[in-house]
Amino acid sequence: MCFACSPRNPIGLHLRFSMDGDTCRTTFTPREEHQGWNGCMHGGLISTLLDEVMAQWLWRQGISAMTAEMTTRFSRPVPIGVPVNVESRLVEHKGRLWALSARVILPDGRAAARATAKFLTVD
Ligand SMILES: CCCCCCCC/C=C\CCCCCCCC(=O)SCCNC(=O)CCNC(=O)[C@H](O)C(C)(C)COP(=O)(O)OP(=O)(O)OC[C@H]1O[C@@H](n2cnc3c(N)ncnc32)[C@H](O)[C@@H]1OP(=O)(O)O
Repeated sequence: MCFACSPRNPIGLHLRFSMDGDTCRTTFTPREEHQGWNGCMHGGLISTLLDEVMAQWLWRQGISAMTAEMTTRFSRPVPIGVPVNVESRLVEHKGRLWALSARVILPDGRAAARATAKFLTVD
């Protein structure tokens, strides 16, 4: 029962994804229970959004892969109650290793967070 995407997880984020050309997208509005710093979404949960949108890019191409490495830059706070768009793209693919990038975008179009990650295909 995935914390990020399962509709049956009672404490999950219930994210839903779609492919838009070469981009995987989701949206999320953080609530009080997702807060870290006062009034802002917890950075670990921002990382969860980024990790999941990249994993889902792969899953939607029929690729089962686990996150092996991830780097996140938090540029701006994500305020509680404000909807954000989250998107990912493939950067590079070599053998079992897939490199992707993702962004969390505020309603004014500015990026609040960016990530790059390496995924490894698993059986
Ligand atoms: C009702 C319907 C239900 C449907 C169900 C649907 C569910 C699915 C839905 C949607 C999917 C999306 C959900 C995903 C959720 C988000 C993603 C996560 O949170 S994943 C969890 C967090 N990640 C881990 O827990 C990984 C823990 N690590 C591992 O398990 C292993 O380390 C693993 C698998 C990553 C690699 O282990 P190895 O044993 O397979 O491979 P090795 O031998 O270590 O590496 C192979 C090669 O890759 C290189 N490599 C490994 N890591 C690297 C790295 N970070 N950078 C560069 N190279 C690396 C190595 O140097 C090696 O290279 P050389 O063959 O020697 O040349």
